[in-house]
Amino acid sequence: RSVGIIGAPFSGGQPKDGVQLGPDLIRAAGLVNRLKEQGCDVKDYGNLAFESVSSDEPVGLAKRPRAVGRANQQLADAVRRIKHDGHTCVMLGGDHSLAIGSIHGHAASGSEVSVVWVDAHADINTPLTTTTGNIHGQPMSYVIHELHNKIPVIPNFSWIKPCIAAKDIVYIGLRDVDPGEHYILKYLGIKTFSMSELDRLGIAKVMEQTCDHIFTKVKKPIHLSYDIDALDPSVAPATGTPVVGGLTYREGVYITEHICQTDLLSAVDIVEVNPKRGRTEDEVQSTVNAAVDLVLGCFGRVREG
Ligand SMILES: CN[C@](CCCC[B-](O)(O)O)(CCN1CCCCC1)C(=O)O
Ligand SMILES: [Mn+2]
Ligand SMILES: [Mn+2]
Ligand SMILES: [Mn+2]
Repeated sequence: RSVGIIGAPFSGGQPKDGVQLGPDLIRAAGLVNRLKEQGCDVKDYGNLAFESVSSDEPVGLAKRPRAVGRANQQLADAVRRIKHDGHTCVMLGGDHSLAIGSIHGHAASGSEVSVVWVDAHADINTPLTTTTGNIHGQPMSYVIHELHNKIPVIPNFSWIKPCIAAKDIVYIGLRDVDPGEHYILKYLGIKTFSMSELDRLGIAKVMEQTCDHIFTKVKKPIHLSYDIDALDPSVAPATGTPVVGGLTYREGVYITEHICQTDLLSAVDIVEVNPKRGRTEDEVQSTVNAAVDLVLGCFGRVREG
């Protein structure tokens, strides 16, 4: 497997400082060497440099739109290049607004892609349904074809062309969904596995049904967008929006092992690791180590050795 890593030290999609430190913390935990040890070719493209945006007044309830739009345009270009170079792309965040650029750049590189979104949250608010204005709770609304006419004009967002069909999305781990988001998920008939379904079916059945759903017709490349807050806060506490009742470490890793064996993984995001949200060094390390292990699971690490 050939892996291209891009760091996106960006926090503008949400208000809590520290998430921009994620990329270098995950690298410092040894991600590159661990991937090489398990037989991957790895090219590290380094970190994007995001110039600061002076005045960035909200547009409606979308906060820091100019910074978010610009950062994602840079990321989209980088991901497109990494895909063009023939790698599976690993985007290290940074907050989840970065999925806009990551998915856009991935889809620009060729065929339509399917999206597996692993998260406590749906991140599908539009600028009109969001109650916080934080764009890390909205990324999916900008890239889904069926929501295009629901998105107002936002500065530095005009480059974004919707590129994902609702039928090609599966959510896993949902447990904190806003009313507006719930309506959108139902209205678009998007496939979701909340933590209730996870408890009812078990992770193996959830992954079977996830693959059945995205492979219904043609087998599209998979974009796995993994928010570390999908994991239970006992495993990954150092994150901006923790929610109790999350995935165990084992369930979290199982998801990546299952996606890996489809041989269709084409891009993966690991986002929302925020060291400043850990109360102890152990909490930070537990979160960072989980992020590393999730990436290793995507690229062939299996627990039987
Ligand atoms: C559920 N939606 C939230 C959280 C988004 C989390 C983004 B992610 O990247 O971590 O997944 C929260 C909205 N609630 C905040 C508290 C009061 C009720 C609404 C939002 O801000 O839109
Ligand atoms: Mn989340
Ligand atoms: Mn998220
Ligand atoms: Mn978050």
